[in-house]
Amino acid sequence: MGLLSEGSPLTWEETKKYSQHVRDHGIIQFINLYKRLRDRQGDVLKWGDEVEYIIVKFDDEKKIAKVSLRAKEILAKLNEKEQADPLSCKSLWRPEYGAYMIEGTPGKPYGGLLAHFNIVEANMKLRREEASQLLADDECIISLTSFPRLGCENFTDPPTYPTPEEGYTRSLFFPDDAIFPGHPRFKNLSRNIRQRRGEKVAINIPIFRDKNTVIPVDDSYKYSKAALPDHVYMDAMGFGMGCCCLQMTFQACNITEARTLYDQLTPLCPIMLAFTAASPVHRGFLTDVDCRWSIIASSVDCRTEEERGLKPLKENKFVIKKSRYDSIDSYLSPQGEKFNDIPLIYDPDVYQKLRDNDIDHLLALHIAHLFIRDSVSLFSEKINQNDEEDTDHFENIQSTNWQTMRFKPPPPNSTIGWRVEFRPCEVQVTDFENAAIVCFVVLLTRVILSYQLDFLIPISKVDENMVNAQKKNACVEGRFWFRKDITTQVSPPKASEVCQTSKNEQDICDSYALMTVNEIINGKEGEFPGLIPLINNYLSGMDVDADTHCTIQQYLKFIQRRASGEILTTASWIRKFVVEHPEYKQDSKVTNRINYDLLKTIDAVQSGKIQCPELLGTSVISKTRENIPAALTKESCA
Ligand SMILES: Nc1ncnc2c1ncn2[C@@H]1O[C@H](COP(=O)(O)OP(=O)(O)OP(=O)(O)O)[C@@H](O)[C@H]1O
Ligand SMILES: N[C@@H](CCC(=O)O)C(=O)O
Ligand SMILES: N[C@@H](CS)C(=O)O
Repeated sequence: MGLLSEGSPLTWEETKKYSQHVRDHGIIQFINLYKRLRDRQGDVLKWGDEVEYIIVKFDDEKKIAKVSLRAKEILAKLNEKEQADPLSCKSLWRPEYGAYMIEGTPGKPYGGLLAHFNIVEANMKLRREEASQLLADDECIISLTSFPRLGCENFTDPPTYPTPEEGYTRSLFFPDDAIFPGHPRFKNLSRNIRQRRGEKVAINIPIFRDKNTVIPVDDSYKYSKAALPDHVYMDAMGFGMGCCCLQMTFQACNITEARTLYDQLTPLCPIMLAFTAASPVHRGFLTDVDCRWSIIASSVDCRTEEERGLKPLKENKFVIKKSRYDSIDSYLSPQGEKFNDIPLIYDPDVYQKLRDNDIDHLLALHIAHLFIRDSVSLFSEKINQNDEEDTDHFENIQSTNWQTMRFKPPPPNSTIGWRVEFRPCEVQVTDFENAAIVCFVVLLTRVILSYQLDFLIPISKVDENMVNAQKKNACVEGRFWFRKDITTQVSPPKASEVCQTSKNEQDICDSYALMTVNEIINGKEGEFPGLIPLINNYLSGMDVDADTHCTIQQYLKFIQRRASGEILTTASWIRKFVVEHPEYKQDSKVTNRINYDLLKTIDAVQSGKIQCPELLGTSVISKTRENIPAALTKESCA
């Protein structure tokens, strides 16, 4: 969930008039906060997860599942505890794009104790229970990346209708009434992105071609010239931002450590995207991709034709390679600099202003790159701000650059330090899986920092990996560029080496190879140590109580099994469910009945009513402890 400023949203025409104003003041605000906070030291590891959910309503007679548009009503109740006693509540709830979505986080961030891994899953369960208590008997919440029949006829409860000729989205399929109504941000973003682009967003995802699949897939191409006949066509922000994910935020001890974490986690983004792949079905069709990523990227692609390189630049300043939702384009730490091998588009005036204020080259490039974008959401009350104290204009641009990683400065007047957010993961069906993934990534950050691991590869290779990560069954079949020797830090090039381009290029080329997710996570005898063996090695030197050890080992075993292909990714499991369903006609169509049975099964799996060893492996023991016993509160994790 991004910046939720209060007030009256401006029209696109008005917002556009202020775009330079927002950038100018956003940069001044960043410079001021940087000056205040660059030397901030001594913050400790804190971290938290964010899980997004869909509210589903079942019609058990007709065997139909729909999204229930009750998020606003349910959130109002979920927020009561926080409003009454913000410091002691165990969960926090926020809106998300869909009128059927809610986002939950732990009440307070976790800290550096290994014993905290024992309460992550319990907190996720508690959140699910809290929300579930507010639902009707025929509703449930599911943590599923994409609702399979989003945008199909009659997919909402109560019924709502698309309005192709008017309104915010003008979609053929996705009604404005399915956008969260409780805050103007979401509708406003939808309209402004469409108006800035000059046309509706266009999302085309290749269909999974089965024996009886008919091409054209449907008659979308008759209504829209953007629709490709052999693709599933979608034309609204809701198809992307209406998807759910699992995100994690980490606080670093200072800005340098935050920059290191930002860089080192970057090559892991495509690996974790492939690993968590969970969304093969869109708009009622089985597609040829396993992930949401390219769908969201297109769903908020506000670039004009000029910016997309389709017309010569006249009105706009830059041709821009990616949507504002996509993978990052540059590393931030000195070690990362020589791996920044794609030409970065950045605003030279912004860059110069940052450099004039003593901000180093890499950070200035990063910010000047984010600031090639216009504001797509502005509130009249927020136009004029106190640049010494406010950071809303900076956050305005920052929070609408939805990238794989986010580098987050401390908020004004808070005790919070420099943070990085890890954003690629698709959300999993069960709390067990989500907790396992969260604990795995948190442990990786500890291992990276303790062992000074180096995962850096050229950013162009990370981009290539992002494309491959989304392909069908990439977790098992995909091969990804990964650094071969991760235990030897490459020092930044010496001045004398800078001109020896070919030597540097050769060194860089020799430093990475193609690997499977299994090899990256579990290791390859004699060639690559593997992330889990490194984590285990790290843990062996720690004082871990038996209970925590058991929890962590269960999570790591699960990660190992999924990486090895022994158990399925969520995406593969959903595919299998669909193609094995008696009503499936090998025509790539996910009917109402298939959708209903799939979501009923997902609900039963997440609640433990049915076992699903294909997805979870065997002997999953739920962690239900909500508090850490006093005996275990000894600081034991770096
Ligand atoms: N000091 C902290 N250090 C690390 N993580 C924190 C800290 N405080 C909160 N978090 C975690 O950060 C996550 C999101 O918090 P925050 O409110 O900053 O999100 P946001 O600004 O909405 O994020 P996004 O960047 O996704 O829009 C939660 O998981 C929360 O537990
Ligand atoms: N739901 C979006 C992220 C929304 C956000 O930026 O908070 C996703 O699946 O990536
Ligand atoms: N939830 C995202 C997408 S609308 C945001 O608010 O930035």
